[in-house]
Amino acid sequence: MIGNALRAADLSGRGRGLLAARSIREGEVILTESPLVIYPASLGSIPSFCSACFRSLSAPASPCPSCRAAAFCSPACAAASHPRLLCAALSGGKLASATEPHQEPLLFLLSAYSLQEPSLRVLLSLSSAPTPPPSQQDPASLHAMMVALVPPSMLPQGFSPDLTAALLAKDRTNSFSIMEPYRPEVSQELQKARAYAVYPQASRLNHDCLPNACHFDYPDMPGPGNTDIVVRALHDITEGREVCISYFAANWQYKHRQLRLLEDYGFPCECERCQVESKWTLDDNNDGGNGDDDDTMEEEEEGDCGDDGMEQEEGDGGGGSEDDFPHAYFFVRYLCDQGDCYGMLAPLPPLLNGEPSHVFECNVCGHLKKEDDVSDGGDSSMAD
Ligand SMILES: C[S@@+](CC[C@H](N)C(=O)[O-])C[C@H]1O[C@@H](n2cnc3c(N)ncnc32)[C@H](O)[C@@H]1O
Repeated sequence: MIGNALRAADLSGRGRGLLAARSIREGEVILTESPLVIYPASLGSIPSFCSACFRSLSAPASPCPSCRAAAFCSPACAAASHPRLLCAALSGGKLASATEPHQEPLLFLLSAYSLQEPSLRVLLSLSSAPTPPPSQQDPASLHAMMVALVPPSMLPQGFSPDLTAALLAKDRTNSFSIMEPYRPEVSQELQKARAYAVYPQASRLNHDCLPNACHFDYPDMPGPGNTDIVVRALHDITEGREVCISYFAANWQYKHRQLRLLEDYGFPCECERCQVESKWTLDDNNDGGNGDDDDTMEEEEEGDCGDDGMEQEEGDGGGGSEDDFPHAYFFVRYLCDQGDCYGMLAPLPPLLNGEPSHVFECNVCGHLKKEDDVSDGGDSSMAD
C-alpha cells in the first residue's frame, strides 16, 4: 500500500502499476514523494540554484568550499551539501571538459554513485525499458569518463561498467523533469528543466494517453518538500482502476506518442485513445491536415516535442465528429489553452467539506482556471 490511495500490482503486459486502493475524488492528492536522487539538468545551470535544495538563487549565495562551482542558499543547505562525487568532479572544472551531450548523464551518474547502498538498491529495483541507449549515453564511454573524473579512492564499492549501464537505464525509464518556471514567450519544446529526479513510488505509474492523474512540482515553494512530486487525480477514480499519468504533453499526435513510447520506454501504446487514433488516415494523423508531415522530434526532456508533433486543438485531425474524436471532452477540460503551454489542468484538492474545488491548476504554467471556464460546467463525465 502506498499512502492510503494507491496499491502496487503486477499488470499483464505492463509490469508493475499503481491501482486506486479506494475511490479517489477529483483533485485529490494521491501521492507526495521526495526524490531518491535529484541532479542538475545541465552543468551551466548549477550556479543559478542552490545545490542542496534546488531553489533559485536570488540573494548572494555561499559557494561550496570544496568545489567552488556549486552554491548554497543558507547555512542549513551548506551543511547538507551536495553529492560528494559530483563535488569532486566539479572541482577544478574537470566536468566542464566533458562534451555537452555527456554532461547530463554524467551529472546523473555522479549523483547516483554518491547514494548510500540502500538507496542505490532501491534505484536498481526499478524497471528499465529494454531499449538501446541513445548514442550520447553509451555506457562504456560514460564509465570511462567517470573513472577520469573521480579520484579512485572515492569510487564506491561495486563501481563497474555493468552497474553504470544499469543505472543509466534506470534513469532513462524513471526520471521526471523538474522544470524551470514557465516562460510564455518560449515554445513548449524549449522550456528548460532545472533538474531531473527519480521518485521510486511515482515511477511505478504507467502511461496512458488519456491519463486520470498528473504530477506537479513546485521547486521554488518556501518550506520543506519543494522538490517533492505531487500527483493529483484529474477526475474521480473508482477503486481498483489503474492510476496513470502521461509521460509527455497530452497534445502530441499519435505517431509521435507511439515513437517516443517505443524508443524510450519499449512499448507500443494500446490505450483507448491510441486505438481510436490508429484508425485515422495518415492525413488525419498529420498536424491537423496542413500538409506538413515532418516526422522529426526534438531531442527532448520530458514533455518536449517538436511543434510538428502537436495536435493544434481538440479534435484536430480527427475529422470532427463525436465518433471520430470521442475524446474531445478530455482536451477541452484538461488541456491548458494558455498560449503554447498545453500542460494538464487538474482540479485543486476538494474543499474541507468534501465538495470539488471547481478550480483547475495547470501543471506547466501554473494558470488557475474556474470550472465554468474549463468546460460546460457539468459533472465530470470522465470518471472511471
Ligand atoms: C516508469 S516505468 C512504469 C512502471 C513499470 N511498469 C514497473 O514495472 O515498474 C515505465 C515502464 O512501464 C511500462 N509501461 C508503462 N506504461 C505502459 C503501458 N501503457 N503499456 C505497457 N507498458 C507500459 C514500460 O515497460 C515502461 O518502460
